[in-house]
Amino acid sequence: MEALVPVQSAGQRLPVRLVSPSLHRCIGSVSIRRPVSGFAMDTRISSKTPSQFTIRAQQSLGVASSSSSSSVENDLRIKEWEVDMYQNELAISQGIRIRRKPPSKAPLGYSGPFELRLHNADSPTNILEEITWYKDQEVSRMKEVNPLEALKKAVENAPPTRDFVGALRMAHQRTGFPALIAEVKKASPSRGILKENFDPVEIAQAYERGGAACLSVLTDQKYFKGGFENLEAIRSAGVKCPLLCKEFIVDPWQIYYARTKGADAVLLIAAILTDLEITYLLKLCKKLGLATLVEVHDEREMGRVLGIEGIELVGINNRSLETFKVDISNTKKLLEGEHGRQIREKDMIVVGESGLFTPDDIAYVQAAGVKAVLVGESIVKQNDPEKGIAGLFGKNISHT
Ligand SMILES: O=P(O)(O)OC[C@@H](O)[C@@H](O)c1c[nH]c2ccccc12
Repeated sequence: MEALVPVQSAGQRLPVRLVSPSLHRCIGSVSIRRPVSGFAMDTRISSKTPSQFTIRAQQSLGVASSSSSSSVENDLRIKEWEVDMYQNELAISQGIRIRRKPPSKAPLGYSGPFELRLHNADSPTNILEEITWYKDQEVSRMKEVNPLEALKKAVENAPPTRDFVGALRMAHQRTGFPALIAEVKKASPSRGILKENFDPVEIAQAYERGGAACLSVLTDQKYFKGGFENLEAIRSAGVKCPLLCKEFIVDPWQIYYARTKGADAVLLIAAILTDLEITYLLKLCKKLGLATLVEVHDEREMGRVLGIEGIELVGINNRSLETFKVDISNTKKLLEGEHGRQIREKDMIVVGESGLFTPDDIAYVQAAGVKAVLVGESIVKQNDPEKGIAGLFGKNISHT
């Protein structure tokens, strides 16, 4: 492992925190042993992990900053970079392993807290990180075509949203089963193409006839072959079910955009957002009339989410978005003990997500405490998704 560390003088011992490629943290200390040339030094790091790390140390105080500090632009770049670094730190302190952007080099003249740069750290560690990095760039491009100010105006004239949470509660009462959020999904990175002749509107209408309470529409193009045009088309085809915009949200701009495209609810993924971001985005959603499904995958994320005020809907994803492993007992595990107690106390609706195929699966997550389920693959793959729903529940749950 290689790292870059700004240092002040040779011989100094520097406490550092290393983030390894597998993103396990370890604490170590660096001692500067031998100046090489310029500002670079060879050094070794002793750490609590068994291996020794080789790092390169860079002196950035004083000398390096003098030529560039006069440039306002560079100062700004430094500030921006620092903000990114602090946000990273905050995310790591909350147990978030997904980095929101590829790590970047410290701007010229940077002097401040240590920067540790890992060799080979510029490729994403897993698929969720890859999607997140791509999203960041995609959103920057989309913002240029649809500036926030224009979206805000469009939102003012947009028709009111539909009651997503209300629809779930009603369906649960009506059927006695967990309410169904049926997912309009053409493909996924883990499963590839699920349906070749994919007509989102036809599928949405079949789901509605089959008794779905709400629909989830994948809008990510690159990894799920979805699109905002699907959301729009389903909305304008007269489908009454409230619609969840299934997107990887990393920027408030996306929430405004989703609202203008006909979403009634959005997904917030705890694995990529800090507590503060979730809190802020929840407020924004409320202001725009959108419901929020906050998705967790492990105990730690569940604990974080339970500490945030105002969450009505929590999704437990049985699929790890980092490894693709699916295990429906994850829903049960996360609803046991203290967390389960708090959820019942707050009267939150828990949505069991992913990997549900049979009436037994539905019964299993219902017994674990969910009042809703989010299902894609098992019903979207059927020639007749309406019948697929009856098959999934072992019973016709349509209104008629
Ligand atoms: O097709 P499945 O296994 O029934 O899963 C549906 C849904 O839970 C899954 O698509 C999903 C859950 N959370 C996500 C976040 C992003 C993209 C997709 C998802």
